[in-house]
Amino acid sequence: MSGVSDSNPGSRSSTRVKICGVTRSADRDAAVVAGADAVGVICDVPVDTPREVDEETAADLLDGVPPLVTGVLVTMPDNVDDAVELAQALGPDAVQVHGGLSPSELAALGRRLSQDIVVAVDADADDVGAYADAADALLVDSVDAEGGGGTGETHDWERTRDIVDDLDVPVILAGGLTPDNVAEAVETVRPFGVDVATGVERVNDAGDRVGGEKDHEGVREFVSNATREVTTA
Ligand SMILES: O=C(O)c1ccccc1N[C@@H]1O[C@H](COP(=O)(O)O)[C@@H](O)[C@H]1O
Repeated sequence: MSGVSDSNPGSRSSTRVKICGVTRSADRDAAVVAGADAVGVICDVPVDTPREVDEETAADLLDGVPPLVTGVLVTMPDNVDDAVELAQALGPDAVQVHGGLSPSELAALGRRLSQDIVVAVDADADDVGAYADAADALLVDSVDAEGGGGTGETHDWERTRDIVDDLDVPVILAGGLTPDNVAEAVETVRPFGVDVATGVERVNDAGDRVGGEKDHEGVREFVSNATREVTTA
């Protein structure tokens, strides 16, 4: 039987945590203080999302990510040249690609950039292995029809667990994660890392989620619950 240990509440598992879709420096800093390993900034995506920022804001947000935390550019390029140009302009530590680039285009992107490439794939896709070969890490998400993320929807975690078991590449679990479900998700999937956007957004007095604004307590809870040491008794 397994469970979350309370014998050493100060210990944390090795699960990496990325807080994505940060649009404000205060939210970026709150993620860092909470212990996030990576902060994602979304720029140049064709989907309508409150988490997208313009290039100047993206550059400022990424520039303020401190040493030992990974600043990730999240983008949906039309082609390799556009992705190279944006990454070179913004200077992130890593680039997360959603959308239509093929495995060979991703491999070409990786050859032209010094940064690690994280590719977002749908958990149900049948060509996940080809993407894994072309990138440095796989982000298994519940993507929308255009390949974008931020859906707030979970997928079949057992399927992602199979991907973790079958492929020799770091797998980051995303899609509908929240402070309430992330511990179970980590226990089920055993991913290299977890990634959240909508699940840690602020809720206003009317009970509506405010897209693009993080709930700092939610961010703290998410990191804590994602990284609690799990023991097998
Ligand atoms: O968040 C977005 O709006 C977005 C738009 C385009 C590409 C990626 C996007 N977000 C990524 O999707 C995952 C999962 O989001 P959620 O937790 O289900 O809301 C998120 O971590 C981002 O990497």
